[in-house]
Amino acid sequence: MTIPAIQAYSLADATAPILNKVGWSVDPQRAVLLIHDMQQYFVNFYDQQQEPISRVIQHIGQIRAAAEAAGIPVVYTAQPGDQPVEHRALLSDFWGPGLKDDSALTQIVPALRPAANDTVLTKWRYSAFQRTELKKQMAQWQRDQLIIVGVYAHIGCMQTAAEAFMLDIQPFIVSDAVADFSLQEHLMSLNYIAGRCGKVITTETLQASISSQENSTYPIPGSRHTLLKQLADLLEIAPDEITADDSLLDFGLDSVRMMSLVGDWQQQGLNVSFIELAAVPCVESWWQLLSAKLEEAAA
Ligand SMILES: O=C(O)C1=CC=C[C@H](O)[C@H]1O
Ligand SMILES: CC(=O)C(=O)O
Repeated sequence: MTIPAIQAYSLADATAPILNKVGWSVDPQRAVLLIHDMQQYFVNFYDQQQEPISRVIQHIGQIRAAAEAAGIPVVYTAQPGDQPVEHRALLSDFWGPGLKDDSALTQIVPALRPAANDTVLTKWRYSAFQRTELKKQMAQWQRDQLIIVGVYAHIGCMQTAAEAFMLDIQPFIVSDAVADFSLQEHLMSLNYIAGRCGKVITTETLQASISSQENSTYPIPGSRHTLLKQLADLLEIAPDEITADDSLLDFGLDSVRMMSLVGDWQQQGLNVSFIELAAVPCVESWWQLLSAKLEEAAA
């Protein structure tokens, strides 16, 4: 069996109201966006001028932009081509040899090409957690929510959601930003996730929940990783050039840049002063100070 040629189906039908069991909300400071297997090989089984995939790609693009503006890390998964038989194992029995090692097939579709700061994980099994660094990376980022978009809803997206749930990570699947083999399988995956392991949201509700901070250039950082990315952006250098304990003044931080950053955080309600931060201008000290303020605010 290989992947069937997929008949077009209406995305509106696939986003019929789903009864969620949980009232979880996406928190930009806890979430990671997973763009799942949006490789040309898997997308080629659709008529790309028609729904669902045409609108799903548009929605994923909107979600990715909103996530980046809200400081939410973006992670892609992509399967390698020409997988050795011993690595592919039982997948071959269901899906044949898989995709060839041809960049025209292994690439992420051009409309969703990963940015330099995004993370691209090589994927070996249905779940994005299997044999990848996703769990470890989320722990390092101190994030425990996973927003899932991409293909295919009832296979890798649903399996990833179920495994996230079992890893104590809150999965959110975006009903109009995933696509499947059929409307029936699309709906089956959404109902399973809503009833057993996660929350079903839409592109619109997701954008509303993260856009509150989107108007600020620099959202309040919810992790050391986000703080580092904001400072790198502000100083126009790569994040890995900034060491944890060296003075940020050595990397070009000046009072004007500092005021713009602190001002954005203060406008969003973070109780931190320029003086406090200027006293110890290094990433590690700033993160210790900010995380204490965030905990104080959450108490
Ligand atoms: O070829 C494959 O490996 C696959 C085909 C279709 C869906 C599966 O998730 C994927 O593993
Ligand atoms: C597309 C794919 O590999 C999956 O659904 O896991």
